[in-house]
Amino acid sequence: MRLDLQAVLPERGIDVSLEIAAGETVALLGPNGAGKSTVVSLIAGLLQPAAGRAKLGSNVLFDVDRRVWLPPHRRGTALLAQEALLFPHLSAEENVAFGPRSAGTPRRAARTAARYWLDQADAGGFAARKPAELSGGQAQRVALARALAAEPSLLLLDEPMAALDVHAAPLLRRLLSRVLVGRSALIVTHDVLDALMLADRVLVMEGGQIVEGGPPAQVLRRPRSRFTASLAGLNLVEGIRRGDCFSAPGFEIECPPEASRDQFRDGSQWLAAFPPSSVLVSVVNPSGSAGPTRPTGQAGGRNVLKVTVTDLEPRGDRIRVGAGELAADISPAEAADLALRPGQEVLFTVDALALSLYPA
Ligand SMILES: Nc1ncnc2c1ncn2[C@@H]1O[C@H](COP(=O)(O)OP(=O)(O)OP(=O)(O)O)[C@@H](O)[C@H]1O
Repeated sequence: MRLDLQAVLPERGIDVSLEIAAGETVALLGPNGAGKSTVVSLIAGLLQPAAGRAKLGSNVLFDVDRRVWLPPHRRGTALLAQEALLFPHLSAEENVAFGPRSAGTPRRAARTAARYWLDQADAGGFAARKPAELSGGQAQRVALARALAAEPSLLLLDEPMAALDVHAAPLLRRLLSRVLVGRSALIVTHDVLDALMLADRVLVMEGGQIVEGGPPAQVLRRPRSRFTASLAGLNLVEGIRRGDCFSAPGFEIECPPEASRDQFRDGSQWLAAFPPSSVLVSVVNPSGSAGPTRPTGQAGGRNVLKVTVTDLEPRGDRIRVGAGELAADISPAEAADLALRPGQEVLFTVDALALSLYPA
């Protein structure tokens, strides 16, 4: 069902407004402390806002002005958190049947429902086991079955994969990609893969507010915040667009041809995003000219930025050269040729063809 939420909670710095369409899965991303879990708690009824209102379908979850407040069990939401939090003395099946039983479903029907949802969550095989006899991934599948058995109008998932190991997490992600189809759901995650695999739309939260949103591919291709750019693995530079030229402090770029199709006003704020792999690194010679390690190839214009190396770290088979908020990925051989070290001044040359330029 459709969710409309507007909530203010000053003690946590939250002032948020969001909606989820019926059948839509939305991923909520953001740095630590941005307020993602607080939003989940406000929807689930675990926290009360100071102001605002929320509606799920025709059900008013809260309306501070009208003093309406629905307790968690009457909201039509179900929450899957990091930890499965199953009742330790009940079997997997009894854990899943607990919700329907509490809602007044007769014992036999609740058991049938539990079996059905355990099967849906690929957990039918361990219906009789107690939580202590389940692995983390198995317990989380039982917890998912328990959440689904409540037949929620909105499923809330707060970092459901975070506590799982590298083998269990992809299994649960694959299961969720099947289960979430056509369901209204909000998933809090730090993993860009969750946004790509599970979400119809992404919302990015920073400092208690939604700062950007849209289809996952669009948000990741054209990030608007440094947080989203780092998730997408892109450098992000903010600057000014004038004619066919984009300029940022210490940096001038000739716009790629497709950028001229965009609407712009001279002097308007634009963003440039480019992958670290598209950056050539060269040392500054004593004369001030650069000695590139590779031919600059098709790079148009000057597109050269003078930066100071802040750190070097291995990234797969490349070396990530960090320069403040920018990064370049080069081969170990190139890094050795350049004898790079932190504190050194180098030139980053950006391939204009790898550049994505868009209005801020
Ligand atoms: N139990 C609490 N009591 C008081 N303040 C809290 C509590 N939990 C979180 N906060 C504060 O509320 C703000 C939002 O925190 P929240 O946990 O919602 O962020 P988050 O985006 O979910 O972060 P993370 O990614 O680290 O889980 C932060 O400033 C945090 O310090």
